[in-house]
Amino acid sequence: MIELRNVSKTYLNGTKGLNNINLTIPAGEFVAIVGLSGAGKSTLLRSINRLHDISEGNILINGQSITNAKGSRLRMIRRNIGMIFQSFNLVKRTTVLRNVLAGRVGYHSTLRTILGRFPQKDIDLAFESLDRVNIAEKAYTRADQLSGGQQQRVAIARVLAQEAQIILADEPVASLDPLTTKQVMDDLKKINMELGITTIVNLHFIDLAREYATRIIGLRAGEVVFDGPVSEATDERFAEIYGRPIHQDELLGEPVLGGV
Ligand SMILES: Nc1ncnc2c1ncn2[C@@H]1O[C@H](COP(=O)(O)OP(=O)(O)OP(=O)(O)O)[C@@H](O)[C@H]1O
Repeated sequence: MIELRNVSKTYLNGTKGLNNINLTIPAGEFVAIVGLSGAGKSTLLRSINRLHDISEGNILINGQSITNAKGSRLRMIRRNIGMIFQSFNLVKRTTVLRNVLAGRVGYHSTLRTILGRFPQKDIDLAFESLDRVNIAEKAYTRADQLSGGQQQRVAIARVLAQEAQIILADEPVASLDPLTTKQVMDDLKKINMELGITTIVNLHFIDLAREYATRIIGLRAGEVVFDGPVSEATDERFAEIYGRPIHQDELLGEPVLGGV
């Protein structure tokens, strides 16, 4: 369960990234966050994982405040949260297996991870995770020799090896072609369904959000302007919220929601 209570984030230069957000996301939900560039989608995900501090409010992960946590408590809470980025964020000049084992780093002493000595059960878990996204045959290939879609699947395997209960995916398919987009979204959906991992995905495209999510949250200028099931996220509703009709070609090629 993720709870945001009166969360605001103002950047140092005075830009308001989030403005008084209140959200409760129960365990196991698959949520899509939509909104134009600058609406606050990345700020929201970065706040949940405390990649930056928020300016006001409180964020609870399974009832524990990540906002106020420090040291080992913060690390424990964070271990539950896996991040997936548009740019995959793999260590390019090393193998797929090593990249997936990076998901185990939070479970061991710094020395052990610097030396790169992981116990066999971690290696087994890494292979199991790679298997789940059908890429185990690439375990000993260097990450930079993989296609974008394959790299993103490795990033998903890394989160699985981390045994994260929550996945935050920041535009995971923004740099992928339509076929690869479908494969990566299918993988995210599969692990959400099979393992019950709470999944929050930032997406530019409302049609993808409708296809995969069970709940859609629309942001504009750092505020929640839509929050509901896919069945309510109709073209008519979005046109009403954003003050203009949504055309089919926008659904295919451009961000859908109104400007910030
Ligand atoms: N590090 C930063 N310093 C100052 N302002 C920032 C910073 N990061 C984001 N912003 C601003 O905060 C607002 C929200 O940005 P954010 O990146 O969260 O939006 P987004 O919906 O994720 O957009 P995108 O789709 O482009 O990633 C924007 O006005 C942006 O310019």
